[in-house]
Amino acid sequence: MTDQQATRTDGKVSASTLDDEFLTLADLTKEFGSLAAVDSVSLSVPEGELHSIIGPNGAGKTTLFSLIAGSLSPTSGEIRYRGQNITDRDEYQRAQRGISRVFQIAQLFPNLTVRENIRLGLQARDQSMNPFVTVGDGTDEAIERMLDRLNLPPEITAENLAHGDKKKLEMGISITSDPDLLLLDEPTSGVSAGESEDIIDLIDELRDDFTILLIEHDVDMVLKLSDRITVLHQGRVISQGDAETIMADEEVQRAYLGGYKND
Ligand SMILES: Nc1ncnc2c1ncn2[C@@H]1O[C@H](COP(=O)(O)OP(=O)(O)OP(=O)(O)O)[C@@H](O)[C@H]1O
Repeated sequence: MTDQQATRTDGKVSASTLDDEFLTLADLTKEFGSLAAVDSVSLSVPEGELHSIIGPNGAGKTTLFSLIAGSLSPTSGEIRYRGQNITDRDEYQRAQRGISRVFQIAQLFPNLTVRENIRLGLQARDQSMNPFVTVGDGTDEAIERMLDRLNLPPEITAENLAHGDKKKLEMGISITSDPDLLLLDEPTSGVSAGESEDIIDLIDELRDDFTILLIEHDVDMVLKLSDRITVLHQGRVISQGDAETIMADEEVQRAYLGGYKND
């Protein structure tokens, strides 16, 4: 089934028509008391897509990521990943299946160097695949490859990195586990314009190797990078499509973009 078949003329996706793609959310709902933070969200992401989730504060973006990563359980609905229903799988099992989440706030070992942080990420990966494994000969090579890729100073402690570089390191560590799906939660929040360019370049490079779901408030970045975009408002999908479709959608302009034009 194609995206055209799944997307109705109003831009929304009908859950009943969704076939299994790489990642499929079907009528996913998360209620906190009387508030539906995520409200009947259906979404289908093919392998290799860079798909952004945008919307105003409180729209439900982070809650949606928590449902996909498994740190929250949905009130109703289903999550399918690589053809399997993973709705009841816990966060650890989902990580083992290749879902990796990168948080807004970098979670690093502050007193360890960039190189040591990467080494620990690789060790954690090797040991989760096989608890009896000792760190293999390939590790030094893998560390050097990652340092090259991230273009970060290897001997600086994480706490002394610029904010944007901390985010790059966090992204680097999250891909040491060799995931298939990367969930990037506001990778440019709080970073300077220059650092932001660096992070955009890194994401642009990562998209060749991973399927990426991106939460981001920087609309220019979203329009530049995304294959497709889902717009959430009060927990519901109000539009879905490529950058052009989203920009032309009057409801999106009203609810989120506020007359923003992409010049
Ligand atoms: N654990 C929780 N308990 C109760 N309400 C929650 C909880 N987590 C989120 N909410 C509420 O759910 C709604 C969606 O929040 P969420 O953080 O997912 O939005 P968001 O789109 O990520 O917002 P932002 O852009 O500000 O990060 C908000 O009204 C929020 O207050």
